[in-house]
Amino acid sequence: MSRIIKNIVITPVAFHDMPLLNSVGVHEPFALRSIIEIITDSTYGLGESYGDSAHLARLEKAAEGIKGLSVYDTNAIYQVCIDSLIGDTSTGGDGMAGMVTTASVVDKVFSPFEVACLDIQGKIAGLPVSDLLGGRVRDSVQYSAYLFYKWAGHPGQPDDEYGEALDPEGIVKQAKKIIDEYGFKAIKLKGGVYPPAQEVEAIKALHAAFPGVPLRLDPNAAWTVETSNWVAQELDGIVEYLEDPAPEIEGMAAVAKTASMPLATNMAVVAFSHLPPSVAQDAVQVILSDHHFWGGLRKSQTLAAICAIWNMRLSMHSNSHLGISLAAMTHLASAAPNLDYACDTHWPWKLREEDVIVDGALKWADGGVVVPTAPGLGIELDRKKLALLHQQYLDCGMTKRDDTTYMKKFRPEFSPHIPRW
Ligand SMILES: O=C([O-])C(=O)C[C@H](O)[C@@H](O)C(=O)[O-]
Ligand SMILES: [Mg+2]
Repeated sequence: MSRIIKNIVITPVAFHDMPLLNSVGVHEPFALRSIIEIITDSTYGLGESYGDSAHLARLEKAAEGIKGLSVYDTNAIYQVCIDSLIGDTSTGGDGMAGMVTTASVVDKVFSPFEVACLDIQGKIAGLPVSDLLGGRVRDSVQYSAYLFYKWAGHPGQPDDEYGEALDPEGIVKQAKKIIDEYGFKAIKLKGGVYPPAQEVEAIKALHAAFPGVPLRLDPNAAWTVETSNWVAQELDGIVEYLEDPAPEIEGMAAVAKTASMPLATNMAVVAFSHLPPSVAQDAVQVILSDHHFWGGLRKSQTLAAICAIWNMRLSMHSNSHLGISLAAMTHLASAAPNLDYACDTHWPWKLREEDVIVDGALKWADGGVVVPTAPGLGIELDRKKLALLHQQYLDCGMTKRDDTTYMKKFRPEFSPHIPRW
């Protein structure tokens, strides 16, 4: 099979999303993604990334330089990504509505190309990507029930299948529905939406309803150090970790001094350059890896090794995503021995039928995804579905994720400033 990259096709897509609340606003009716196909003479490989227009333009520019390289030469591909960004003055395109702005742009651009190259490398070798990453240490990767406060439906539209969840009862009901369907064995609540006492009450209600199930609360840095300390005291012995209670490495370090539980982050430490200052201050004890902004699967393994050296634990962050990302996340987590927390996924929040891959390759069982064993990522592109979601992208008119502007349409007084409490 040929190893030379003949062509790269980048297709922006949109899929339906539910009105999930967070510290910067509310999810819009559609989530955007980019689907990356690397094509050789004999096969193709898949990657998935953010769909904001600024990011798409960067991917397109890098793709021009990557054509003609070998799928094994990911060092050269990384250099192309660096070079393609020289003089790039565009802003935004982080895909996370302003929540994570300090990740490495090069790593974000490189990531989907690396995943697609690994997909092809696996197909050439006749091996699953997990084997290229050192072999799977688990046959199934556990994910957590990722709960959100949410409106019943998007304003002006009928209620969605999950309905409203604006108080502890609503959150417990949501947890029951998600767990009934997927069998998740850990629960994360997205906070930073209501005053902390209300969110503490919701966690306590989950603790009562699901005794012994590991819990996490993530307010996306919406609290001051003082407020975080109060929450940490209230949730002592109840949460397995507290995620991004306060902003920045310094805020996390100050909370970590007194909090009894580990602190986790996907906001304060999101690039390799953030690790030394964080380690020096013991600011975070759990890094939420995310191959989309840590530079792909192999660099995420480097992150895993650094965590092991410095006695930090590893979990995994997610954003609204489709099946290519889920496959990549699953291969990575299966081959990272110290990634032993249940990973985050937004999977339950998308419509089952909306995806770009052929059905059946990714199997959910008992709160986890069975690691595919077919060559490469073990998934195939469904071109009909891809065309449908691309048309949806064109029709919806969205060009970037902007939870804040959408929220202000309905709550003009809303302000996303942090820390808020
Ligand atoms: O753990 C996190 O911070 C996230 O999952 C970030 C996401 O953007 C989440 O807040 C969301 O989807 O609203
Ligand atoms: Mg988080």
